[in-house]
Order: sequence, then structure tokens, then C-alpha cells
Amino acid sequence: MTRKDSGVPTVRLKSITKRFGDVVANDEIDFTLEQGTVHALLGENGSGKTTLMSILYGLYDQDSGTIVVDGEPREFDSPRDAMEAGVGMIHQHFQLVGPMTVLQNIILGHEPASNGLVDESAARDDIEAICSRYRFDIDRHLDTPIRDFDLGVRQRVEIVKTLYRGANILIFDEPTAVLTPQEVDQLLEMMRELTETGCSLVFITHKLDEALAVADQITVLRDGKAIDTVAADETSEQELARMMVGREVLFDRESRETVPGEPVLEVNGVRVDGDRGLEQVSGVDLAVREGEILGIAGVQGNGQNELIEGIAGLRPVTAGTIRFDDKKITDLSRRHRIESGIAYIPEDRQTEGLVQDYDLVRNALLGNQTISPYVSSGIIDWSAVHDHAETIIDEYDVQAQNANSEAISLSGGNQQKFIVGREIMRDPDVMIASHPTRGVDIGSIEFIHNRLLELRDAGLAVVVVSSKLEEIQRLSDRIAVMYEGEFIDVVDPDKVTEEELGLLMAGRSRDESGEEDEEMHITEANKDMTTKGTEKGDDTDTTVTDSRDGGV
Ligand SMILES: Nc1ncnc2c1ncn2[C@@H]1O[C@H](COP(=O)(O)OP(=O)(O)OP(=O)(O)O)[C@@H](O)[C@H]1O
Repeated sequence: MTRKDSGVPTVRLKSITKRFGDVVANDEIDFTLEQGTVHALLGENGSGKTTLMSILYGLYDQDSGTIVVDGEPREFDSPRDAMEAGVGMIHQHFQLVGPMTVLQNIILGHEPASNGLVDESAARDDIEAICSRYRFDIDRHLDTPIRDFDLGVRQRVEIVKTLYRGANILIFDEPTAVLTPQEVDQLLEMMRELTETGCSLVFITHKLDEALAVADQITVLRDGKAIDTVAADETSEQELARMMVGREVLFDRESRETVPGEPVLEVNGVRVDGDRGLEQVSGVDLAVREGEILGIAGVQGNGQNELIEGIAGLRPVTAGTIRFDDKKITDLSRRHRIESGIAYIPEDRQTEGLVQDYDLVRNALLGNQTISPYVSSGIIDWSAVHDHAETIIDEYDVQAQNANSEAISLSGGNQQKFIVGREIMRDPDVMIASHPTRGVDIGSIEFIHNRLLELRDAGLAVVVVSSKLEEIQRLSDRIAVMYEGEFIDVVDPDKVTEEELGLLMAGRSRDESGEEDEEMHITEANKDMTTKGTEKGDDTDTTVTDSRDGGV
């Protein structure tokens, strides 16, 4: 990748300060974005990254300080003002309207008109030109409602929407958090291509390797202050981690001493449909034992999310049975599953994990509405719920003004820590965690990982779904790989490389010689880990190569 020399700064933020009540979110921050470069903004959850960029995007007024764009001091009263100056923002949480089509979402508020009518054909041409230039594949789906797509596609729609509005200064707020590894590579490549066409990019991220791979400059924020700005090719992950957290952070896989017990959660022949009524999970078998973490790896969209939503009771299963603690729970409601001991950390904290305009007290009650001491004889004990919210805040280091703060006022990572705390503190027997550290800073990732490992060591059955391979490898005792609605393999994390996992996630056997690709062998010992190919035009048995007993 070629990198351009710094020219005249595209954006200069001078001594920006922003307070929310007593919280100083930005404390006299200076920040310079050079023309045609990628500038990564790093920092722990709550360090002030989103606030700083929201000021540049006209969402917040700064209390003091100046914004200079292309050499001109600017005052943005709204995102519309910022957009007119060429500043666009792709948010962590998408701002799309579910029932509207992809095309309608892209042009919303900027509809081209012809004879007083919306000229969809002109819009279509413009969008197709943008898609082909930046290699987006969404132009095939312009007439489909956005609610039919997963997060990866929704994000691409957001990016195209921003480009459609003419932005050439693009702020990406944790864009890779919702993407698969392959999509991440594509996005990073696309970000470089955008700079080649004269765009200047701010890249907010927690992923140091991505910042180092794509950025020219990196600025680290801590506690609302800019700690330093360094050239990406003159620093390292270790140095950045130290600047962010103020200490060394280690992510080594520790060998474990304890042995898993009996299966507590068993799934047999389960089928689950996706949002569009198409079968996403095609009759899978799964058994999770006491004291183990089963990692489910897979490229997003291969049924893993539908499967765990089926287990958690958020989505009906169309066939098969789910048993927990030897009792059939297939038809139990979500609430009854919680009461029976199944906790769930959802993929999308914004819509499934929290009610954004509820305060943390009411959010602490979610899922505990029938549970003593919070509720007895149908009466809520708000003082007990308040104490509970405060305990979560303290023990999970959630940065919030207090328990009465609305969820929406918390940074994304702090919202995540609150949900993790609430779910773990239910004292469950089974924990199902979907992308548990999405959007979480490295210090907090270590913290959440350690909590999940503690649950396992305390004898819980834990299921972790993640598209981050290093997370799956670090946490799991076994890794089941899902591909097109089925388990294609079960592997030992100590014996598989990231490359092999990546191949499996792409539907390929670990044996690259190809001999085993066509028909993998089934041994007696692993027959019960086998899943049947069904709806996808494949009626052969798909085999797993792990020889331990027990279900996937
Ligand atoms: N609308 C708001 N009201 C009150 N406090 C807020 C608001 N927005 C942000 N804050 C607070 O300002 C601080 C900085 O938050 P910000 O979202 O900018 O952090 P961040 O670095 O982007 O974090 P993350 O990586 O978790 O997204 C946090 O303490 C946060 O709770």
C-alpha cells in the first residue's frame, strides 16, 4: 500500500473540551487529520473517541476549542452542516430504517428529484457507480428491505450512504467490530483505496493490528486527553497497548487443569430459520458439558447466531429438541429459560441487550422481573434493583455517572460491560455469549475473558460465538466450526492454527491435500458429533475429526 506524504491538514481540532455533567469527555484535545491519510484513534472504552468525532460531525457542540476544515474555522450546528463541509460519519450503531429498502435508506434525506418526484433511477445509477468503484456488493440488493440483512451488509449500506452524500472526510467509528475476518480485510483495503481517491479517514478502533495495518498516524486518548500521536510505521502493538492502558496486557492461552463433566445442554437435530424464513440451521447436534467452553466459529451468516438465539429462546426452532439439565426446554419462553438458569449475552447490545432510554437501574431489572429479591409477589423492590445496578457498575468497572444514567449515555464498550455483568450476576448454569467483547477495549477484553474462564472453572457450561479467531482460540476447550448451517468440524484449540480455522470457516477441510475434502471419515468415537447435511443440497454426512466422546 502506498502512503501519501502529509499535505495541508484537512481537519484540525484545536484544544477541544466537552463535558457531560461532571464527566470531562474531551479535555483540551488537539487532533490533526492530514489530507489523503488514515488516522487511527485509539483509547480505552470511555476515553472520549466517539465524543471527539461526534463534535467534528456536528452531533455535539464543544464547550471550547476550534474546528478547522481545509484551513477554514467552522461551526457545525448539525451533521447536515458537517456533511456540507464534506464530513461524514459511519456510526458504531447503524442509523438505518428497517422496513425501507437499501436504496431508500441510502438516499433518505437526499433524494434526487425530477419533476417533483423522487428520481430513483438517477439514484440507482449513482449508487451502482459508487459500488463498482469501491467494490461493494450491495447493488444487487437495492430493492430489499434493510431489516433482511445482517450487520455486515448494513454497515456497507452505511458507508455507501455516506459516500453518496459526498463526504470526503470519513469517520469510521469501530467499523470492523461487526465484520468477519474476510470482510475486515476487504474494508481495510477499501479504506486505503478511499485515501487514494483523495478521501481522508479517521478510524476509531480497539484493534491495534488493524490500526497498524491501515493507518498512517495513530493518536491515543486516555481519560479524555490526547496522550500522543505517532506514525504507524514507527510504533508497535506493545507500545500502543501501554499508551492506552498504562500497563502490559497479555492474551496468552493458559493451559487448563480441570476436566469437563457431564453434558448439561444438549441440542439434537435442531433447525432454525433466519429472519427471511429461510432455514439457517439445518438439523445440528450439540452437547455442552459442565466446566467447558465450547467456541462456535464461523463466518457471519452461517447460522451460528440463529442457533444460539434458538437455544436462548429468542427464536423458535422449527425441528429438533433442546434439553437443559435433562429437561426438555425446546418450547420454553425466553423468560422461563432465564429462570431455569440460561444467561445470554446478545450480539447486538443496542437492540437486544439494553433499552437505550432506560436508566441503568431499569436495565439491571431486565430478565430479573420475576426474580427475588428484585421482585416479590409481583412488586418491584426498586431499592434492591438500584443496589444491583450499582454492584454491576462497581464490579464490572462500568464508566457511568451513576446508576440513574440512561444506557444511551454510556460508551459502547461500557454498555457491553454492563450487559456482561448483569448476565454473569444472574448466577446461571449455562452462559451463552455472542461476540462478548465486541467494541470493548483491550483491558476490558482481558477482564471479560477472565470472567468467562472463571465461570467455566466454576463448572458452568459456556458457549461463546465469536468471529475473532484469537478470542475463540484463547477461550475455548473445543471449537465447533459452523458452515452453511451445519457443524463442519470440531477441533482442539491447542492443535489448530488460525489458518486452518480460517479454511474451515470457508467450508474447506483442514487437510489441504483435498483427499478428505470430498468425504471425511466418520469414526465410531465421533459419530455422535456428526451433523447431517440436509437443506443445502448435500445429503452426505459431514464429519468431525475430533475423536473425543460427546456431542459437538
Ligand atoms: N450523551 C452523553 N451523556 C453523558 N455522558 C456521555 C455521553 N456521551 C458520552 N458520555 C461519556 O463521555 C465519556 C467518553 O465517551 P465516548 O463515547 O466518547 O468514549 P469512547 O472512547 O468512544 O468509548 P468506546 O470505545 O467505549 O466507544 C464516557 O465517560 C461516557 O460515559
